[in-house]
This record gives sequence, structure tokens and C-alpha cells, in this order.
Amino acid sequence: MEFECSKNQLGRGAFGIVFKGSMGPNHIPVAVKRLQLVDIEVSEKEEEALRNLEHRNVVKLYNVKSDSDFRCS
Ligand SMILES: Nc1ncnc2c1ncn2[C@@H]1O[C@H](COP(=O)(O)OP(=O)(O)OP(=O)(O)O)[C@@H](O)[C@H]1O
Repeated sequence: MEFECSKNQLGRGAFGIVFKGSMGPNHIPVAVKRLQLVDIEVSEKEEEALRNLEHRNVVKLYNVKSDSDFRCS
């Protein structure tokens, strides 16, 4: 599902900045994390782990987009 993100910054982690965004036609609020790509293999492993993880204390991963020009506006 497509998502958008705003300039509204929610926080910052070791691998990137997290922005407030929305997803889909109903604009469901989501957090958008823009990763600074360090190691593609590590990123892919984290993505796979998050996709398979379901826990009430862990955010759900909905989408991953690979685009070096992607910016939150
Ligand atoms: N779903 C969310 N809702 C609100 N704020 C969030 C959300 N996800 C992340 N944040 C904010 O962004 C900050 C960084 O989140 P991030 O997931 O990058 O943390 P991290 O796991 O420590 O980072 P990293 O995986 O890069 O080491 C959080 O401390 C929080 O303030």
C-alpha cells in the first residue's frame, strides 16, 4: 500500500530518522523511517525479521520502499 510522509519528525534511531506519515486512501497514520543504508544484507535481514514479527510492543512493518531519492516533504 502506498504511503506519504510529512516533515514532522517523530524521532531518530541509530540507522535513520522517523517521520509522521499516512498510508492508503483513508490516510491511516503511520511512522515512516528513512534508513541510511549501511549494509543491504543487514537491512534485508531486519526487514524480514520485522515482517514475521507480531507483538503488541513492536510496531508492525507495512511497507518498504527502496528509493535513494525519497524525501519527506
Ligand atoms: N511508531 C512510532 N510512533 C511514534 N514515534 C515513533 C514511532 N517509531 C519510532 N518513533 C520515534 O522515533 C525514534 C527512533 O525510532 P527507531 O525505530 O529508529 O528507534 P531504534 O530502534 O532505537 O532505532 P534503530 O533501529 O535505528 O537503532 C523513537 O525513539 C521514537 O521517538
